[in-house]
Amino acid sequence: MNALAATNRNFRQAARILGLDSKIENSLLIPFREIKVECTIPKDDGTLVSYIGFRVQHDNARGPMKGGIRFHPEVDPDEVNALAQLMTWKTAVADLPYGGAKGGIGCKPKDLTTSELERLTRVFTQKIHDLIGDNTDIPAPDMGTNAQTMAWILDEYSKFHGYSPAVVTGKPVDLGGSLGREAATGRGVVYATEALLAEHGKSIEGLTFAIQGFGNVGSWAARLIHERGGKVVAVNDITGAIQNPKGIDIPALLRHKDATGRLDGFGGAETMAPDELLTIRCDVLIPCALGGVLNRENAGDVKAQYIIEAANHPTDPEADDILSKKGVIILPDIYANAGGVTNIQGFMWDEEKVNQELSRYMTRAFREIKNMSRTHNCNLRMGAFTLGVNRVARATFLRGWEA
Ligand SMILES: NC(=O)C1=CN([C@@H]2O[C@H](COP(=O)(O)OP(=O)(O)OC[C@H]3O[C@@H](n4cnc5c(N)ncnc54)[C@H](OP(=O)(O)O)[C@@H]3O)[C@@H](O)[C@H]2O)C=CC1
Ligand SMILES: O=C(O)CCC(=O)C(=O)O
Repeated sequence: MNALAATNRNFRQAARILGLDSKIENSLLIPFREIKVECTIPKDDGTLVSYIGFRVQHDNARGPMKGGIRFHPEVDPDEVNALAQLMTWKTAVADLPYGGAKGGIGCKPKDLTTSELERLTRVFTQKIHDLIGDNTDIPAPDMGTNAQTMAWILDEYSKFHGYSPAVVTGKPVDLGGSLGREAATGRGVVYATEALLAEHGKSIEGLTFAIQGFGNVGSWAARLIHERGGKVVAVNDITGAIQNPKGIDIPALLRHKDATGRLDGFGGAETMAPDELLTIRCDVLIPCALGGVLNRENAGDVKAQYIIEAANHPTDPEADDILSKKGVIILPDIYANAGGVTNIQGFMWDEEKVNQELSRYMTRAFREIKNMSRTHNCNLRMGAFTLGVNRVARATFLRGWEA
């Protein structure tokens, strides 16, 4: 099932549980605005190349729309729509005064030089600058983008609107970025994992973890799990997969990846087939890469007892059903990976304070999701969806919904 169909299905199920009127249900589903732009840039050799950029602004009932910008070859309108909608429920689950949006460019960032990436980011910003802003829609990093990308957006946007650092989050600290943003999504994943495990009388220490994706989110999650005494037994990225049942030395692996740009060739682990990672024997599986990776083909073979959705929509609804029948507990994306968007601050807090606040938000949201799932007798995904959808629906009514 494609990402949008899957996200719509989850939303509609939550709307039914909440007893929402079909008119408001449809209104909440339809995006506020969809933007599709052509971005043509000269490559370093002078040849012209065109890309398609998207920004979907899903809902602003609770505040300015907010969400990352993804650079990846698989970016397409349905996926961006799904990711924008997930942002609406995510900011509501975390109880942040924001709505939801997402953007992306269908490109392979590793095939572009830094100057080509800069030109592409600037052209994209030129095409959408009138439609983003700190009171309307605030981009942030996602797959394939980072603090540097945000700095280029900030700079290009400021040429049109005057210096505007608040147009993006996830920018470098030297440009007013929040301390701890780079680690925040991975850190939030770890706080969420701790909240879930505590509920089951467990802790990270001594448990085994498999992590798919070793970029921003995956590498930070791995580092923090390792620091807490968890055993990361397998990791992969696009360059390959490695395993060590005794636990991988994550700081050494980070040094290896920094030096070589690859996971393979690391002395402290064996290589394995990348697909095996999702079904390897472990206590906790953490997908930190693409969507739809858990599907009806592999869900039956998953051996983990817990799945923490650090990636957005990694679990197809068919896999959801199979995993739930097997008793696997899934911490849903709209809660588990909310640490990035929650890392927002109006003051120049130090990193300890930023992390304390993140922990407080993640713990509170977990409690509220549990309460919703108890009230409605549903799993954690539906607990999170009903929590988020209910908050957005209430804001919509208060602002003047007329059926
Ligand atoms: N960044 C953020 O703050 C947030 C991110 N997320 C979600 O987390 C996920 C990861 O994002 P992020 O870490 O920022 O992205 P990055 O681009 O930093 O890293 C993505 C990682 O996934 C790997 N990868 C890509 N394709 C595959 C594949 N087919 N199999 C295995 N690994 C693969 C990449 O490999 P390689 O390094 O070799 O390219 C890389 O290690 C996404 O779903 C994103 O939407 C959610 C909330 C916030
Ligand atoms: O920080 C943000 O605004 C959003 C990050 C993001 O794209 C996500 O949570 O999926």
